[in-house]
Formats: sequence, C-alpha cells, structure tokens
Amino acid sequence: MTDIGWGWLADMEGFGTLGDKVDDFKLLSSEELVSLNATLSPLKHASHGMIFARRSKLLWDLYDMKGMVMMQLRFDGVLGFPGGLVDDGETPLQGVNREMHEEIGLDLSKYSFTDGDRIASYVHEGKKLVLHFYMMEVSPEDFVLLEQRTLSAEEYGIETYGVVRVPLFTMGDGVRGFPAFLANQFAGNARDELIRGLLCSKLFTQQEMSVALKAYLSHSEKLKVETVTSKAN
Ligand SMILES: O=c1[nH]cnc2c1ncn2[C@H]1C[C@H](O)[C@@H](COP(=O)(O)OP(=O)(O)O)O1
Repeated sequence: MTDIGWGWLADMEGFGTLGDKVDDFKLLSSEELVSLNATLSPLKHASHGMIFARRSKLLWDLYDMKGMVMMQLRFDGVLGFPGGLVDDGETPLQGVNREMHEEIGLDLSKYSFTDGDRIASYVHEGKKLVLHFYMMEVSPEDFVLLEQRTLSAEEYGIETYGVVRVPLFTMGDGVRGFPAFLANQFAGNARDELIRGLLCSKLFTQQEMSVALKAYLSHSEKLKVETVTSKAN
C-alpha cells in the first residue's frame, strides 16, 4: 500500500483493507481463543457490538419488522457495527465499551457490555487480527433514544457517518429489505456477525435466515452480472 498524499494511518491501515472473504475469518472456540496468543503473536484485537431491540410491527400493514438492529456507516464508506481496535493494555471488553462511548455516545453507566455478551470471536490469520463480537438487548424505547444520541457522539463525522437501522423484513419481491441490505459492502466480517447475531438473538429463525440468504446470494450474482455488462457496453 502506498500513501497517495491524502494521509496515512500507518500501522492501522492494514487491518481495515477491504475485500476479505468470509473464509478468511475462522470462528474460534474458547480454548482456541486462549491458546491463540501463544501461537500467533503479535496479535491485534478488535471488538464490535450489536445493540438490538425486539419489536414485532407491521410496516405499511404488510411487512413484519422483527426488531431493530444498530449498525453504522463508517469512515471508510462501508457498513459495520460500532466498535474498533482494542488499545494496548485494554481487554476486548474494555475496548468495546470505550468504542461504544466514542462512536455512538453510549452512556456506560446505563448500558455496557459484559463478558457474557460476547457471542463469537474470529481470527484472520493473515492480518493477525482477532475480532470479538458482543450483543446487547435494550427496550425498543431505549433503542430509539440511543439512535438519537449517536449524532452527538465524539466520533460522529470522524469515524462514524450515520447510524443505520437494519431493515429486518423482506418485501414482496423476496429481495428488497433484508436480502438487499446484505448485498452492501461490510467491514471485516460484519455481515457474518449480523447473521450470527440475528440467529443468536432469535430475531430470525434458521428457516427465515436460509430464505433471506438464498435471496441475497442470487441478488448479489445479478449485481455482478449487471456490473460486468455495463463495463462491456
Ligand atoms: O463491524 C465489524 N465487524 C467485524 N469487523 C469489523 C467491523 N468493523 C470493522 N471491522 C474490522 C475492520 C478492521 O480490520 C478492524 C478494526 O476496526 P475499526 O472499527 O476500523 O477500528 P478503529 O475504529 O479504527 O479502531 O475490524
């Protein structure tokens, strides 16, 4: 990578490069997580968190919106969960809570992640990066208040460029809504984390997710074909 004159975050740039494949991230068991430091040092850790609320509501009297999940548009132009790299001397849990405060203005005296909220950890061996994913449920009313606070977070306009509520429904064509949302570009393995989070929270059943994933994959193929065709013309 070269500095093209717009600035350079040096050591940090490499972790965020886009284009990772889902297989680049290996899900870790608790034992593997413990032994990893011995086998793959030096490692960098990053922690991200999914805040969600359950709310079954019919949109336009038609589409069942299963709940609310908070993501964000990031500085690098792609979608991700609030969170970030864990600082030296911090634990992944301290890291996720600090980043939540900086990026979305989370009041840590009222809402903070605990060790039990970690639902998965992954390693990207090439980047020597371990990703920790946490999940926290809040009430629908609190969710809306938390969304509103994101605009006054200290990192708003620097690292974060807007809170994004994931559309948790699928429209009549079977694609618009959640499947089309999945076709966006995500940081790290945030797409996989979103799918895991929705299943783990039981906002989606396995069957609902299978249908949505099928629609997303065929939609993504169609997008690729459209891109190739427009280049050829
Ligand atoms: O939401 C995410 N889920 C999984 N991985 C993610 C997510 N967002 C970013 N990432 C990856 C991309 C980078 O490799 C690292 C660092 O995260 P980032 O949020 O960019 O860290 P800083 O805010 O710059 O500390 O995680």
